[in-house]
Amino acid sequence: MSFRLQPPAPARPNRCQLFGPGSRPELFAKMAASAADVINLDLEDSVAPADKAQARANITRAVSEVDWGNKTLSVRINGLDTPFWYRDVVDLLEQAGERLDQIMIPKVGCAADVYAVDALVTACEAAAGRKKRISLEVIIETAAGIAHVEEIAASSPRLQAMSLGAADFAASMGMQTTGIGGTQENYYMHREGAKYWSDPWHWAQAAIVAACRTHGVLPVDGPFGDFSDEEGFRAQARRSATLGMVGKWAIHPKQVALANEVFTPSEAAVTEAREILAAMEAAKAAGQGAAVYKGRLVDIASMRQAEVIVRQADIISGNR
Ligand SMILES: CCC(=O)SCCNC(=O)CCNC(=O)[C@H](O)C(C)(C)COP(=O)(O)OP(=O)(O)OC[C@H]1O[C@@H](n2cnc3c(N)ncnc32)[C@H](O)[C@@H]1OP(=O)(O)O
Ligand SMILES: O=CC(=O)O
Ligand SMILES: [Mg+2]
Repeated sequence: MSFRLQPPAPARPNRCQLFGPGSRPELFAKMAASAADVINLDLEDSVAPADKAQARANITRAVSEVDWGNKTLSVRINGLDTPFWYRDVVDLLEQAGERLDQIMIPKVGCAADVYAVDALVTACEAAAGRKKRISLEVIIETAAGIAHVEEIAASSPRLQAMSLGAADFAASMGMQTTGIGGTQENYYMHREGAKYWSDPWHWAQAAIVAACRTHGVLPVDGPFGDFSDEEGFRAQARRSATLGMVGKWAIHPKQVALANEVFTPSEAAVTEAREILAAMEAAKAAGQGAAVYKGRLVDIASMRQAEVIVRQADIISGNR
C-alpha cells in the first residue's frame, strides 16, 4: 500500500438508485415502497422546463410528507449551465424537511462545479439552521467529466457517490448511438466471419471506479434505457459489479429487483469469502503467508479480496 491509505467508501447500501420525475408526484409513494436503497427525485432531464417550478414544489412537499423509510433520499438538481440549479438548491434547503439526505449534481465537468454547489449548500444549511449535513453525489456524463474524473472524486468531503450517465456521456462524446447503456450493435471485433461484441462503457467505468476508490466515493453504474430487456440489464450490471461498482440506477420499477440481485453478494460468494479468510487465519497461525484453498493459491491479497465481499454483504444486511 502507498504511504497514502485508500479511504473506505461510505458504509451504506447503494445497490439500486430508483429515479422518478419530480413532475409525477403520483409515483413518489410507489418509489418509497420499492426495494431500492436510494431514491432519486428528478428535477433535471425528466422534467420539462415549463414544469420545473411545480416539480420543485412537489419534491419539497414530498420530502417530509412521504415515508421514505431507511432509504437514502436524493434529489437531482439541474446542471450548472442552466438558470434553474441555484433555485433548486435554495428551495430544497430552505423549504424541504430534514429528511433530505443528498443532492445529485448532473453533468459535472470539473472540481469547481462541485465547489460551487458545496458553497451554496453550506451557506443555505447555516442560514436555515439545518441540523443534518447534506451529502452530494455527481454524474460523470460529459467528455470534461471523464477527463477530470479524479479531481472531481477528490472535490468535496460531502461527496459520497459518483455515477456514469451513459445517455449524456454518449452524446457529449459524439458516440454514434441512441442506446442508453448496454451492448452497442456496431462496437465489435471481427474475426473469421464472426462478430465479438465489446463494451464501449468499460473504460469510463474503470476510470470512475479508480477515481472513486482512490478518494473513498461509491462508484455507481447509471441508467440502462431498455427496461424490457432484463438479460441486457443483468449483463451490464454484472460487468459493473465485477469492475468494482456498488450499484446501478433503475429508470423503471422493473429494474429494482435486478439491480438488488446483482449487487448483493450471493450466499455462495460470501461463504467462499469467509472460508478463504478462515484458511488464511489457519495459515497465519502456522506461520505461513500463503495456503491452498480448493486447489488454488490464496495469500494475504486474497484476504483483502474476500474482505470486499464480506464487507459488502455486512453493509447490506445492516451489520456495519
Ligand atoms: C436516461 C437519462 C436519465 O437521466 S435517467 C433518469 C431520469 N429519468 C427518469 O427519472 C425516468 C423514470 N421513469 C419514468 O418516468 C417511467 O418509469 C417511464 C419510463 C416514463 C415509464 O412510465 P409508465 O409508462 O408510467 O410505466 P409503466 O406503465 O410501465 O409503470 C408500471 C407501474 O410502475 C409505476 N411506475 C412507473 N415508473 C415508476 C418509477 N420511476 N418509480 C416507481 N413506480 C413507477 C407506474 O405508476 C405503474 O404503477 P401501477 O402498476 O399503475 O400502480
Ligand atoms: O443522466 C443520465 C444519463 O445517462 O444521461
Ligand atoms: Mg444525463
